Amino acid sequence: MRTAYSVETVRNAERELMARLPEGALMQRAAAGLAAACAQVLARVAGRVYGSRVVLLVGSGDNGGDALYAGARLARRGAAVTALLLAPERAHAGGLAALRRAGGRVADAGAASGSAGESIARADLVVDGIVGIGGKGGLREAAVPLADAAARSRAAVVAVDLPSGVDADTGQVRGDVVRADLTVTFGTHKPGLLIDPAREYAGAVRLVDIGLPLPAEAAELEALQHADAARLLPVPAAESDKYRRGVVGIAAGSARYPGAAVLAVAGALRGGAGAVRYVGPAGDAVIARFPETLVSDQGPERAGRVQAWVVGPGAGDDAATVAQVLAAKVPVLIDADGLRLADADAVRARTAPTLMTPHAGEAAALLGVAREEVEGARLASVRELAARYGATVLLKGSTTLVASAKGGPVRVNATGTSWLATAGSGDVLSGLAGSLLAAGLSAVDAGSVAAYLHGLAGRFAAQGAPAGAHDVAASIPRAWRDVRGN
Ligand SMILES: NC(=O)C1=CN([C@@H]2O[C@H](COP(=O)(O)OP(=O)(O)OC[C@H]3O[C@@H](n4cnc5c(N)ncnc54)[C@H](O)[C@@H]3O)[C@@H](O)[C@H]2O)[C@@H](O)CC1
Ligand SMILES: Nc1ncnc2c1ncn2[C@@H]1O[C@H](COP(=O)(O)OP(=O)(O)O)[C@@H](O)[C@H]1O
Ligand SMILES: [K+]
Repeated sequence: MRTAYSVETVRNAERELMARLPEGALMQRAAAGLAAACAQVLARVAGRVYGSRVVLLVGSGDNGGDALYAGARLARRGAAVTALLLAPERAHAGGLAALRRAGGRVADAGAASGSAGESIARADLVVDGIVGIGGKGGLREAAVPLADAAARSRAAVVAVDLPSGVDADTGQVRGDVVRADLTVTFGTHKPGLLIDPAREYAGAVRLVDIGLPLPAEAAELEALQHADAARLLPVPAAESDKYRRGVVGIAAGSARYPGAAVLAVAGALRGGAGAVRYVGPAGDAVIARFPETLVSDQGPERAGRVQAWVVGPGAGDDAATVAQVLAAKVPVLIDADGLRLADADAVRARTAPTLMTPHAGEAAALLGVAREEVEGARLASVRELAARYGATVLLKGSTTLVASAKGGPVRVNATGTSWLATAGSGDVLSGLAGSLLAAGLSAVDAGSVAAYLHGLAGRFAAQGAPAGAHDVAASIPRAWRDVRGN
């Protein structure tokens, strides 16, 4: 499991560790990891470290200190290193002395604004040590021209700990921020490195272990890896039969949107349940495409046994079906139109698990805010929805998050691709997650494993070219095999 911790938790762990280590040891660990990563980048962009040109953007805190010590290491290996100081009187004294001893140059970024831009333009590598976890708000005015020059330059940009200016705890971006090709982060990922919009500015992320003592239960975010997903996938045993594997009921589609039913069933058939039952007006379309579906023209109450329901994709205005499903004593996934039609009190009153799967627009409507507000603050939004509805909430989009009403780490999915932004791919996800619920996974596990498989399937289906939602569904078995290593 990959984890991310809040700034407060990182600071506490840092204090605890520093008390046991000699002065400055932690920063040296960070700087050594940073310098090694920079050397690899230089080998790629300039052929070697010796003779390459490196510019350090140095703010007033320890983030700048990391950059200065790493710059000193690169200077000792023969790089021409220039530090541009944003606050010369407050720059890290030890780091500055180390850089000077190693033969690096130091300039006041403000006083040398013209030549600062020139050195950045000529650099092979720009190291962003303006601000790290101590940052508040976007970049301050004096730093903006440096970030702009770095963006225009052909130099590679390596961010120290975080791209300067992004919010470490939330992934929010307010104002100008640095755009990095690589972020070298210390001790743990920070939430902002895994959540859009900030994530986009981090480029590739490399974690340098500095030995921070971080308790697993205090994680802010968790991201499943292949091994985690593999452990959670429901695999039939010798004595399994279709009922023991779970039956998932799909109450979806309408005369106007029969395709949503077909796509939800397509996802459900690949989710590990032993059987898929469909109720609704699109039975003929479903059977024509997937003859293995058990189709019923009775409502959800009379459809026969199911272990979990999916309600809502393409449901139009059929509030009665949504209400019937919510009254069922089995896990329920509510998606799309179902989110609008579901009575909030009925959702809160449920005793079996509930998984809601809104995209940002649907989440905004449920919260009564603008869509942009949700997109700018995904973590707070998904937690707020989970708390309000007493349900597990999976917020879809460029970063998919899954939050439980009980609190605890929020799951973030790292497998997605923007090729998934195609009509109907959310229907496939809901069927897939519902099937995992029916197979016995908890709502958080079902949602996060479904997002994981769906993201991988999207990659396999697209491979750099547009793919339709049915292609995503058809690629789910490949995603399973990839996760299970066969
Ligand atoms: N906490 C840890 O465990 C470790 C921290 N290290 C480094 O230390 C950093 C944190 O250092 P600090 O606490 O000194 O904080 P920072 O260096 O992140 O920033 C603090 C300074 O930046 C200024 N500042 C705040 N917001 C700004 C903005 N928007 N634009 C420009 N300047 C702004 C503040 O006035 C303050 O002086 C980490 O990000 C990391 O790079 C590492 O050396 C190793 C371990
Ligand atoms: N930019 C993106 N990057 C990664 N995944 C995305 C992006 N945009 C959308 N997705 C994913 O694609 C799916 C789209 O679902 P949804 O918005 O409900 O579409 P629809 O209603 O057409 O099915 C979700 O799984 C979502 O997480
Ligand atoms: K930084």
